[in-house]
Amino acid sequence: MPGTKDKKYKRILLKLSGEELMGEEGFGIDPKVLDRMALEIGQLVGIGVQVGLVIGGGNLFRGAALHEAGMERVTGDHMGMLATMMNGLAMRDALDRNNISARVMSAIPMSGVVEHYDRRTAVRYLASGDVVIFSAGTGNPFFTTDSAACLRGIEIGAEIVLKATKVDGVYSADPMKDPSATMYTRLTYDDALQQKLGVMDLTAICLCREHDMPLRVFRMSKPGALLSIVVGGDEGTLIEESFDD
Ligand SMILES: Nc1ncnc2c1ncn2[C@@H]1O[C@H](COP(=O)(O)OP(=O)(O)O)[C@@H](O)[C@H]1O
Ligand SMILES: O=c1ccn([C@@H]2O[C@H](COP(=O)(O)OP(=O)(O)O)[C@@H](O)[C@H]2O)c(=O)[nH]1
Repeated sequence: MPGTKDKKYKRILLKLSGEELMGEEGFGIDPKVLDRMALEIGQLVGIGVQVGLVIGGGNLFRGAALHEAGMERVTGDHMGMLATMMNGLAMRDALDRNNISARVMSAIPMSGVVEHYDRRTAVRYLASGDVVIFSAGTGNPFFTTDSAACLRGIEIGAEIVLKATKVDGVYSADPMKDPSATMYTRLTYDDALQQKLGVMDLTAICLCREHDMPLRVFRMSKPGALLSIVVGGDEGTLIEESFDD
């Protein structure tokens, strides 16, 4: 395993796709995926990286899908945010089982179950080596967990936001729909915004552009990809302001 000196980042914000937590199940959480991610996160903690986590809720509920099925949108979004809290609790449990100390904080207070989000407390936990899971998204309807990840990443002073997703990186078009799409290794925020590359919502990319927060998109199911990135590897697609080299 790489030594502490080898790591490129001291503090990261990792966004995990809710849908990927389903693994081979059609709905819910596959414990095998949780365990694998817990072990990969443990490797980062082991080399001294501070890890903030945001987990999506798409394996359980999405406000937009509930709305399409007839539910009032804000109620659907509230259910989506509660779904991210459930995923957060499941991930904390998997981290605990693997002896990795973790906390769940929530943008929506749920006393007795999780702590209410407080930035200064979160930063203290991170500095002491705990993984901090930021649940319930931004706490507001009409946002996504991608935006929540970028927001929390900026707030906690992470050096990069890593989006672990279903595809290898950002492509010229949705690779699930267009097999001729080609993958970019690097993009500027403006490229991603102007070409409306749908891998992330535009609000999330705008927020990163505004605050000069680099973003890397990579495949969540690729074993070792996370550690490789943290020690300077070139997995997936890097989105940043400009290319200096
Ligand atoms: N230009 C693009 N490059 C890469 N993926 C894209 C692009 N446009 C759309 N996508 C889709 O974006 C999705 C991103 O996954 P993810 O954020 O995990 O999904 P969600 O947040 O909807 O669960 C992928 O499933 C991919 O098919
Ligand atoms: O700040 C937020 C974050 C999430 N959500 C809701 O929670 C759902 C689950 O999040 P997301 O779709 O981002 O999860 P992922 O696609 O990453 O699994 C969303 O569809 C929204 O309904 C929300 O209302 N506000």
